[in-house]
Amino acid sequence: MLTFAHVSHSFAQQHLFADLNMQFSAPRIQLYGANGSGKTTLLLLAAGLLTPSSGQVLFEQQNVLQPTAKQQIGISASKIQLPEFMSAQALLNFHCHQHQCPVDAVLIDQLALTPFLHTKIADLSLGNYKKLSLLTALLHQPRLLLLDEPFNGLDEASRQVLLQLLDEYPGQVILASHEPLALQHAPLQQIAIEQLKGMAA
Ligand SMILES: Nc1ncnc2c1ncn2[C@@H]1O[C@H](COP(=O)(O)OP(=O)(O)OP(=O)(O)O)[C@@H](O)[C@H]1O
Repeated sequence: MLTFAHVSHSFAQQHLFADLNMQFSAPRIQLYGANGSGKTTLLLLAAGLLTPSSGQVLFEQQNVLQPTAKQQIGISASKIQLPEFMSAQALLNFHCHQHQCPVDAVLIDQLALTPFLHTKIADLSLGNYKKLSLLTALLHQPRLLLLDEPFNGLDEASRQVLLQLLDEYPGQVILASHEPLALQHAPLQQIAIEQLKGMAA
């Protein structure tokens, strides 16, 4: 379970979260809210990629800033850039070597990424870049999967592959998306980011 404990976060003069206390326990959560409301920031805090101005973010009682907690978390967000000098295949090989997981050729094929595996990341199209980013978030099957606008740029066939994957994913999934979503099997809890801000103590 992901827990925000007395989390405040500010950028320069902008106070985004103030003393946020929240337990994210549902297996599938969709965050929604206006542009600039703080969805990406919340996901980056949850992944331990941003340090809160104060308070703690915990996953399974461990501070997400700890490397052992980070190993259990995967994230895809456009703000997290992939190394552009590598090929898609080289990045996937590196990622799976690091996490000791198989490079899932079936999933890569379902996403129609196979013909682009030897393309340099800098030269990938927007949609194929998004697919690669998603693969680096989930191939190692982290217990917590954080996805920022995962459907942006995906064609309809890939969108269906991702929807099914999210439906069946064995861990917890928290995603930020502007579009209405429905999963077939897993109920999706929808949380307005403004509501979270209202829950600040
Ligand atoms: N590194 C940063 N430095 C300064 N301000 C930032 C930084 N990152 C985000 N912000 C600001 O924090 C606010 C929330 O940004 P965030 O990207 O979390 O919003 P969002 O809800 O994901 O927006 P969108 O729907 O447009 O993706 C915005 O006003 C943004 O300009």
